[in-house]
Amino acid sequence: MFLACRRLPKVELHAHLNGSVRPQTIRKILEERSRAGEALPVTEQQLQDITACGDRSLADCFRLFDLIHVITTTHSAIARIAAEVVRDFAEDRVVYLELRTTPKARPEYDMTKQSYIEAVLEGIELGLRQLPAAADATAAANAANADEAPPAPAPADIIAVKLLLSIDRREDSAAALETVQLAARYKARGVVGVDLSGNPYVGSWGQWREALAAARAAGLGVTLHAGEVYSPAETARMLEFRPDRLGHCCYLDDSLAAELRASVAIPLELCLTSNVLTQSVTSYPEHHFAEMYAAGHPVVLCTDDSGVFGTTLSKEYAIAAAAFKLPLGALWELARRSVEFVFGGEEEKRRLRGLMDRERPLMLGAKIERGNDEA
Ligand SMILES: CNc1ncnc2c1ncn2[C@@H]1O[C@H](COP(=O)(O)O)[C@@H](O)[C@H]1O
Ligand SMILES: [Zn+2]
Repeated sequence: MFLACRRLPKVELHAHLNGSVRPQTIRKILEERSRAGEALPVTEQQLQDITACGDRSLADCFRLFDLIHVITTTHSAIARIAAEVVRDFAEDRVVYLELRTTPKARPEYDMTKQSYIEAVLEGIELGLRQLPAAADATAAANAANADEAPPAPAPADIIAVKLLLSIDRREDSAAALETVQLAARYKARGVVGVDLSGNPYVGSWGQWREALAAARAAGLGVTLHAGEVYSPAETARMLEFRPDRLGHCCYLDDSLAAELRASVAIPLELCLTSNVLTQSVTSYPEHHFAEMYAAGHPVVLCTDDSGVFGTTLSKEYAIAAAAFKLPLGALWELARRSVEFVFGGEEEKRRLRGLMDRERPLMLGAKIERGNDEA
């Protein structure tokens, strides 16, 4: 099933740049800084924690992100990790990636939020240039149709990468508004939305509401990390805001869950490994994916932080297949339905629908004709 999940063309809508960094890249950046005579900003123990990719509480995750942030400090480091993340998702046959990141001002590295965004965009463009062209990928794709061959990566002219700018919950209303204004200014360069993320124990909704409303008014998609911990009052206010998408929603009490289901069906970005490893959810079979999926609520499988949690989108699909007993046809439908929730616009949706539909017979045809879509 894992190989079938890798072959499936997939849509990734919830991936944090600094959470998706390869552990080996963290080590390499540190080695390079050390060779350049810099004092290392983290201890060997901290480095091992960052690169361990295992179970960790949410609080530990946010400590880790702070450590990653003192390593990926320069424009060149940011561009490099963005390029690698694009290549990694393409390698996993993600055909549409919405990457999100928090613009950071670091005067000591001559970095402003704007120059940070420029570095990320440069990295994305570099990553795309490093992918094989469709023609070169065709031979590999033909080989990939043989049963045991590894799937071909999504070539440069098939994968689309868009950017969401995140507001960190530590930011005040002015900082949040600055990020939104930048997002609006960078729409022509592929910024399609704004996200609210960060430590759910920090800050309060009123701080960012105005900035998020400005994002919506500027025609940007808005997605919120909601209910990652139990905070029903805040979650209720987030639902009232009617964002375009919601991340996590692990802790919904009955009335909130009913409200969500009765809502205009706000799509949920669900991150199975992230939620289980951070103990926001006790086990895969108990993940709220099951309930939402059974109720027909729109759900999208996502990785969250593939570097920190050691996952890929293919793994998330394979985990869902095993935990919720989904046959390959259902996985294809899940990926196909995700297209409807991208922030990249109608033209992009049409392109993705066509691409997914063309690949369907390759993925499922023979098996469905035999009346059996179990992989
Ligand atoms: C595990 N669940 C999560 N919950 C909430 N926020 C999260 C997160 N995982 C990541 N982030 C947010 O993304 C930042 C790292 O990427 P960027 O520096 O923006 O690229 C983290 O600092 C946090 O604000
Ligand atoms: Zn997240």
